Amino acid sequence: MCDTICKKHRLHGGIFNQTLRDWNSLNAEVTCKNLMYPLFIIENDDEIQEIPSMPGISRYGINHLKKHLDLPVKWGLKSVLLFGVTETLTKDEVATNANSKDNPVIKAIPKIKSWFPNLTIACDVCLCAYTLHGHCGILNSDGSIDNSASLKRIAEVALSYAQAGAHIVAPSDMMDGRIAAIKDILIKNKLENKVAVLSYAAKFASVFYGPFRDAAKSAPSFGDRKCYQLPAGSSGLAVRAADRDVEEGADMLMVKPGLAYLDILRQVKDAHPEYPLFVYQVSGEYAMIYHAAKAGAFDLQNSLNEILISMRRAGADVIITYFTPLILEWLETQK
Ligand SMILES: NCC(=O)CCC(=O)O
Ligand SMILES: [Zn+2]
Ligand SMILES: [Zn+2]
Repeated sequence: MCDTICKKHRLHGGIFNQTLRDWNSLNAEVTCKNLMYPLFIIENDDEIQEIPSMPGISRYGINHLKKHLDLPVKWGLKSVLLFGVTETLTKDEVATNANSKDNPVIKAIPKIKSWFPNLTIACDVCLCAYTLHGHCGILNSDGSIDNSASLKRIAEVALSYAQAGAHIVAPSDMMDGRIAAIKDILIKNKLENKVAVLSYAAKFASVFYGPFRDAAKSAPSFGDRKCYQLPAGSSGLAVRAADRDVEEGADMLMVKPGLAYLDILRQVKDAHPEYPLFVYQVSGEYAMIYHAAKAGAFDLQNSLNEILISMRRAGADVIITYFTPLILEWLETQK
């Protein structure tokens, strides 16, 4: 027992300069290797469309992608996550255009690979941007999910992206059994050693996806996604979902959204420390930080830096963020 403060409880001596502070936070550092950049790709190769709900973010036609990625790649960008957005392509019950030859992602993959051979390309795998009803799977006539029909279709779509040259397929649909279905089809097609599966393992039903639905034109036409995405309060289901996806052969795991789910990140990392863990800082988080900084509530760079460090501290190895080009630029100027 100490009558004054014990010597070992005097902390200030360990943090009086930046190097000392860094030594206490090395596991939470953010470098270019910790970032993945999501991109929306549109049908019209020659167009760029600003996204009003995500100021500063645009959808790109293929012919604008190279120019958009040149600088981030120069600054060390390692990977992108591709989302296709359709306007004239028809949407139907089985998401035909999720993997038709006209799908913007399928068309973009070989081009991106030819421009940036060292860039790792991940593709979001889901049906919601291509179904008439905007749900992530195939539906029964009563509007509920037909899980086995959905699995078959999602595996086919994942295979198409893999065959087009994607390095990573990332199913975000939250159907039961999708990781096993995708692994199976990759193995059958001799792609299992060329394509990794990144599971959106703990994807919560969240209000923070709001701007994305506008960006990807993927809002459900009726109902919500609460029967397949996880309820906000359930850390139990999140851990069960991650355990299951590990059992089914996922190569990497994800928690989504980020900031409101840091406890889940820590739980999943502690349960599966041997797996790279991703966190998705989603569209609503992007908008929230952007608008708060713009309104003068705090400085953009300082707030974002603190949030990224928090995600790393909570267990994230890789942060998927729309701010990636900006962060890479900041990292570049610090070199
Ligand atoms: N599969 C991607 C999403 O569902 C939403 C991401 C976001 O809101 O940024
Ligand atoms: Zn979806
Ligand atoms: Zn989604």
